[in-house]
Amino acid sequence: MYVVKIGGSLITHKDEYCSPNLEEIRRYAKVVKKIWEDIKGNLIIVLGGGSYGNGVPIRYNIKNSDQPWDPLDLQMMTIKMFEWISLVCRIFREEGIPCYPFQASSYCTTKDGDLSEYNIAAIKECLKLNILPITSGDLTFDKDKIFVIYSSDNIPEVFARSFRVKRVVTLTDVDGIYTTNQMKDIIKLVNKDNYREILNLAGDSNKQDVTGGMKNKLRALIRIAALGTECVICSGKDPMNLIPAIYSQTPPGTFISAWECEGSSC
Ligand SMILES: Nc1ncnc2c1ncn2[C@@H]1O[C@H](COP(=O)(O)OP(=O)(O)OP(=O)(O)O)[C@@H](O)[C@H]1O
Ligand SMILES: C=C(C)CCOP(=O)(O)O
Repeated sequence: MYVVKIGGSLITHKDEYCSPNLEEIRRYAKVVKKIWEDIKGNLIIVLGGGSYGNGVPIRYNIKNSDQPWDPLDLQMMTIKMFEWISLVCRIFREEGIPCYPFQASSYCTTKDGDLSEYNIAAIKECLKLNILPITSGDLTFDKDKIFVIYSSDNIPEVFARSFRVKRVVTLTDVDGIYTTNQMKDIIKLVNKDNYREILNLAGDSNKQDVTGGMKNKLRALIRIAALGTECVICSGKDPMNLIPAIYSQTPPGTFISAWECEGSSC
């Protein structure tokens, strides 16, 4: 099983409001089509929030439940994310990939912002039919905070906890995790020994973003590595990068090797 998250910085115009990059989405669909016979039934795609996931919470004042919010507007995050995943499903369908949209607030809840309960029975049935589940971050109902805006980067953990996932691939608009602000050298390997140090190098997004850019991405993938699933963060500016990012023993970008937690050390 593979989980691929396509960054919102690649497939939307992230600084705008609900603005999809239709050309890029189609390019991704064509690349998935190339590997479809091999990977069908074993792939889940997670869409980054981009100009949907990061634009809507600001427009409707639903970024934090501790700020004034209007119950009439609570639905807007999910409504817009469903519009987003439905649009991508339509384009994938036009390119001949059978797929199905899954909206995250209906299959998971959080507690103080962390994953709490989830039920992916429907997604498992979809995979058995060789249909590609397409999902994303969302507003989640939260046991402590009423609701949170739950990043798409947090969604692969749901699957790593539910299946034996071989690799989680996160495609974004940079080549990997950079060592400095100059954006020149990337970290090739994150492991159990160096991940704390590397977390200090990862910062916020340089675009409109409510969920914490590279830092949240790396935190999410470290939780997954601690479950025994390896992860890759690499550039998806060329959608063809998806193929080595999934299959190669020496994938592009930053590789996060899997480790198992010992007691409370992770
Ligand atoms: N050390 C770092 N190395 C690389 N990128 C970094 C680092 N620190 C912060 N960043 C920022 O993180 C950004 C990538 O995260 P971002 O969340 O914007 O992308 P995305 O995942 O493609 O979008 P979305 O969250 O909408 O899916 C980079 O463009 C860069 O601005
Ligand atoms: C997707 C939603 C709802 C929030 C933003 O998520 P991200 O940009 O994918 O981190």
